[in-house]
Parts: sequence; structure tokens; C-alpha cells
Amino acid sequence: MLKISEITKTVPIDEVGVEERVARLNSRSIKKESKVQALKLALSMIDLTTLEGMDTPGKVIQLCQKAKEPHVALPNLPTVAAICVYPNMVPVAKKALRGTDINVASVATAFPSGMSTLDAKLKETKQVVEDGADEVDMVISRGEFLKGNYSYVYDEIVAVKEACGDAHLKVILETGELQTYENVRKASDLAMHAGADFIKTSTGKVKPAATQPVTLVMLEAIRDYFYETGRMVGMKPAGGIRKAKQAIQYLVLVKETLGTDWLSPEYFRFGASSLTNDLLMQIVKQQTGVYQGADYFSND
Ligand SMILES: O=C[C@H](O)COP(=O)(O)O
Repeated sequence: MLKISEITKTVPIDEVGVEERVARLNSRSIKKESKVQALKLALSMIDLTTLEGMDTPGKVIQLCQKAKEPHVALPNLPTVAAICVYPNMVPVAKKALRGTDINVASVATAFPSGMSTLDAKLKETKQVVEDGADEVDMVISRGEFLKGNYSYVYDEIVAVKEACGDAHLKVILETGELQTYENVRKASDLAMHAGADFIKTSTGKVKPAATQPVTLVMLEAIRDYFYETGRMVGMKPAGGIRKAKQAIQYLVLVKETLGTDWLSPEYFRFGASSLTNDLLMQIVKQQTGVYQGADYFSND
């Protein structure tokens, strides 16, 4: 096992190089047939999310309905990968999604700040898993990370991973608070070595949330970790991804950095509250040539 100091050694990141590579990949154009395929793939990778203080069982049930049947007139569409909700909504989502392959993901560990004790975080994690969560989205302790207390962050992830049992663990770095690309890389390495099944950019509550350069840095960390250990870790950009065009750009980044093995909901997700409708609109447009207005789509 590597020492924490080895896991967190600084990997220098060429900021301009990262941004140039993103810009270069964004300029790629995609053929019409591949575009429909990419739009459907993106749909299947969504963690359809509602994380508002105003959430109600009714809203969660409505969202689950949308997850099960994204568009009434397009019956052969893939469903989204998961519904992502606050802990007290897990039983509601679990019941509403019974009989489907759609997972229930729950944020835990005092989302979004993470400002609680380890005991409370573990209790919350065990509770959501007991209530049926298939996936747990935890936040790292950014204050401890920025102080350089990497062992604290590592141990916390290891403990939460253990509390997850069979549920998959996504580790949210909250990159908008990490200040530098080097820190994003370091937090990615720490999370993967501590057992993360996925690394995730953001809670959606802090700006900037997901960005493509940050995602590229994390994808490169996943690639290097895979070369080192042979273990495939998933990636989840989250927050602010609302347009089909953005989603396709993210998929190009994944394909070019990690290859097609990562182009599946098993290894790539979008954390998004309102990307679904734009993907549906674009799919309808590609298939019929007609652009349906937002009124034809139920709320995400
Ligand atoms: O994890 C997902 C985010 O909370 C969703 O953020 P969004 O509302 O900007 O799509």
C-alpha cells in the first residue's frame, strides 16, 4: 500500500495546456448518426438529480416517472442511470423505481458542506444504504484537505466506503473550492486510492461547478490510476451541465482520454437536474427534423 505522502505527491499541471486541449477537442464535429447515438448514450448516463430544501415526495415521484419514461412519444429511449436525492427521499425513490433497473443514489455525509462528525456521516451513510440506496455520493472535508490534512480525508473516505457495503461510492471533491488544478489532481488520487468507485466534481451548490478543464484533469488522474493499479474508476461531472452540446463535448473528452471502455453508465455519469430535456429535444430534432418546444416535455 502506498503512503499518503506518495499518493498526494504534487503532479504538476500545465494549466494552459489543459485548457488548450479542451478547446481543441471541443472543435471536433460529429456526424449525424453518431450524434443521435451520443445523445442517447448521454441520456443513459444521467443521475437525474433533485437536491433542494423544498423537495417533497411528490416531486421525487414525478422525477422517478420521468426517469422511467423520459418521453411518451419516443418509447425506445434508454432510461437515465439513477435518481439522485437527499437521504430522507431514498425510500420514496426506491418505491417509485421498483421493478426498474434505475438506481437510487443519495448524497450523504452532511452534503453539501461535509461539516459534521465522522460518526454522524457513517450513520447517515448506513441509513441510506439500509433504505435502499444503490449509490452513495459523499463529500470530502475540504477544510481538512486545504490544511494539508490528507490522512484525515483519506481515512474518512475509507470509513465511508466500508459503511457503503455493496453500494457504489462516488466521492465529491467540490473542485470549485480546491483552488488549483494540482489540488484537483491530488484530491482525485487520494479518493481513488481510498476506494472511490467514482470521483465527482461538485455538489452543484458551489460555483464554479463542473468545468471541462477540471474534468480533463480528473480523467487524466483516472487514466494514470488505471495504469498503476488496473482498476477502472468512474467519473461524474456535476452541476451546470444543462445542454446536449455540452454533454457531447464531455463524452469526447472521455473517449479521447480514457477510451471507449469508459463510455458507459457503469463508468461515466452526468450529475444534472435539467439536462434530460435538452437531450430529448435534440433527439427529437435529429430523428424528425422538427424542433419541439419545451412545452412538449415534462419538467425534470
Ligand atoms: O449532482 C448534481 C447537481 O446537484 C445538479 O446540478 P444542476 O442543478 O446544476 O444540474
